[in-house]
Amino acid sequence: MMLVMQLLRGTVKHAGSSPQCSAKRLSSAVRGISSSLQQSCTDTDHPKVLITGGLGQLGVGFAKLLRRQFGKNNVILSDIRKPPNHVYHNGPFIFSDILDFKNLREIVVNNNISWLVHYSAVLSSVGENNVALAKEVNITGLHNILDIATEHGLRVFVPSTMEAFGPSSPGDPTPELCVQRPRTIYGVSKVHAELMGEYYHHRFGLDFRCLRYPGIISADCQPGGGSTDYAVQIFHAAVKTGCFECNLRSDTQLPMMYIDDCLRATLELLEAPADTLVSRTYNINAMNFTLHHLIQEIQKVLPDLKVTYNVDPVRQAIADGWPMALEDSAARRDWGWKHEYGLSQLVQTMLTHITTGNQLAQAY
Ligand SMILES: NC(=O)c1ccc[n+]([C@@H]2O[C@H](COP(=O)([O-])OP(=O)(O)OC[C@H]3O[C@@H](n4cnc5c(N)ncnc54)[C@H](O)[C@@H]3O)[C@@H](O)[C@H]2O)c1
Ligand SMILES: C[C@@H](O)[C@H](N)C(=O)O
Repeated sequence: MMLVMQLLRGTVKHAGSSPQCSAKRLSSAVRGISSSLQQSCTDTDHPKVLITGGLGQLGVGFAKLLRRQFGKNNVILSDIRKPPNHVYHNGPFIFSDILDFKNLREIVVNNNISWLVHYSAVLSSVGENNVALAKEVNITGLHNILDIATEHGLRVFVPSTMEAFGPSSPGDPTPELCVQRPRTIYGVSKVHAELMGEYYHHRFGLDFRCLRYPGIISADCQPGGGSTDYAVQIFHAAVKTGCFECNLRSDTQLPMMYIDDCLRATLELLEAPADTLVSRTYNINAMNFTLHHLIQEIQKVLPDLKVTYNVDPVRQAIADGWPMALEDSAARRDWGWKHEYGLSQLVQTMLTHITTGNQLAQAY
């Protein structure tokens, strides 16, 4: 049986890549021989993944990583925005508004989705300026995702954030389990997501997996309106203008991670056997630095960088309530999490990518 399926897969691949030939005849013959066999073959070989909110800072890079592993057509990016050409031409893209339950269900059914990576969100700064939108996207949208994932037996990944903690949480480091009383709608919606996902896991058996990401730093995509965006913007400013105005104090220390580590952690958690997961929500940590340290490290390469401060008391008060480091020993123990990028590698990598152009666009 296995051999037959391997032969069939080989035929389909060949047919798909040769222009005229009997691509249609071959595919329909394959379908005719056994559509259910073909179905189970796809399922056992590779997951079929849908990424929501896929045009944000994380989604495009994650699609690229997954497509390398599972094949281009097994990973569908979706969003409510029009994709740039390099994304549109490099794998399946589909419009999907996570607030449209029926459409989401149709996409999952029609594409035989088995993993759902839920990246749609309204981030913290945008959320504080539009609480109604943040409630709608981050809470109602999440309910749609959990219901559809449960209905169709999907494995679902929902990212949480260090911003799910607040001023009354222990901050250095912040453990997995402690008081969580965030003061932003974004943080509140993420605590809600963690609890709802875990509840669905225990109550309905949903395969819910969640990581609390630190602030994520990447060169190829602008961040989407979060409170940690400064840690990305400073690199672009350093290269392009040589000056940066910061709205947080220089001694503000937050946990941060380079995007490659973040996306690899996400895939590793998604692939981890269920019985190794003692928890369904894990902290992950890589490096923890103050702005002062970040500036010093950038100035080793670009000594002329000038930084001025125009501290925003509202943002500073929020940032003061976040963890200075996340305690992530459970992830390291249960599924072997290990970060690769520290501050100096991060700075070198970011400056190289920004100086030499868009890494992701070039790689495509
Ligand atoms: N980037 C970080 O530093 C970071 C850190 C912690 C957690 N996270 C989480 O990771 C996830 C992805 O983050 P990101 O940085 O890529 O965010 P982003 O803001 O860059 O992207 C979010 C995407 O969601 C889309 N979206 C908004 N409303 C939608 C809707 N109704 N239907 C479908 N899509 C919609 C947007 O168009 C956007 O492309 C989010 O859940 C975020 O909370 C990110
Ligand atoms: C940290 C994370 O959740 C996001 N970058 C934000 O600031 O909103």
